[in-house]
Amino acid sequence: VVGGTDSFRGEWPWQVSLQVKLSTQKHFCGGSIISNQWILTAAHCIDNLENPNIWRVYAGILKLSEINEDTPVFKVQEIIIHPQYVIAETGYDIALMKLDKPMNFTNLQNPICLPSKEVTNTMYTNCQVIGWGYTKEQDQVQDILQKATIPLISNEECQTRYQQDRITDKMICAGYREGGKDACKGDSGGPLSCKHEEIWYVVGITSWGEGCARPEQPGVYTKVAEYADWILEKTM
Ligand SMILES: Cc1c(O)cccc1C(=O)Nc1cccc2ccc(C(=N)N)cc12
Repeated sequence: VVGGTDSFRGEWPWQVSLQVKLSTQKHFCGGSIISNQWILTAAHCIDNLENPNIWRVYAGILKLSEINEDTPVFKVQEIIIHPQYVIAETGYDIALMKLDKPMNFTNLQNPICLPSKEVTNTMYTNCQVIGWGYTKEQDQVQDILQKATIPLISNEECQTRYQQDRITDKMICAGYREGGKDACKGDSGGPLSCKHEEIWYVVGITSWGEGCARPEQPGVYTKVAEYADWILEKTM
């Protein structure tokens, strides 16, 4: 997250670190707990990493440095990638990971609500992007989970900022015209969390953007409400 601040422990209990264990193990992407056995993330996180056995899921974490051999970890039983996904810029950048065993919910790890299809985005006035990703374009993964408040923008305005791409109705954009605050590499798959009438909803999944936090280059997110039926079909 560019232009963010440190989160405090338990502030985002639905945020997980998705890590890949090859010769070494490292954080690749964020994700959101949506039930006791399912994680919502971005399909582009899984490009060329489709084998469920290499993934490790950490919940209830504030600092990546607190992870060690004794830290509780979940393995992944199944990965479901949206069948129409090709690359993030063309959409359908959504995937589900089924944990090898159901997790117990605690104050530090519990689910975020899925938005309903009916609620339109104009109602969300408090949206935050969260993640351990880069804090500038040439950077590295951060230790302490970062957060930043980012306003939603209309798809019409977003389309004017991305003339080379098609901003579809299944995407949602957020950013400041002057830039400065945005998601970035390593935040992918994590939630754009919006609070509405005291309840948090995963309104977006961090997907793509031209650079990070550049003026007039907003962040583009998968619009989760457009996939509510798909998510329920795959996870029920
Ligand atoms: C290509 C690239 C890098 O190599 C390093 C950092 C950023 C980029 C880049 O252009 N965009 C990006 C690459 C990968 C994931 C990204 C996620 C969010 C955003 C966002 N702005 N909301 C930009 C991303």
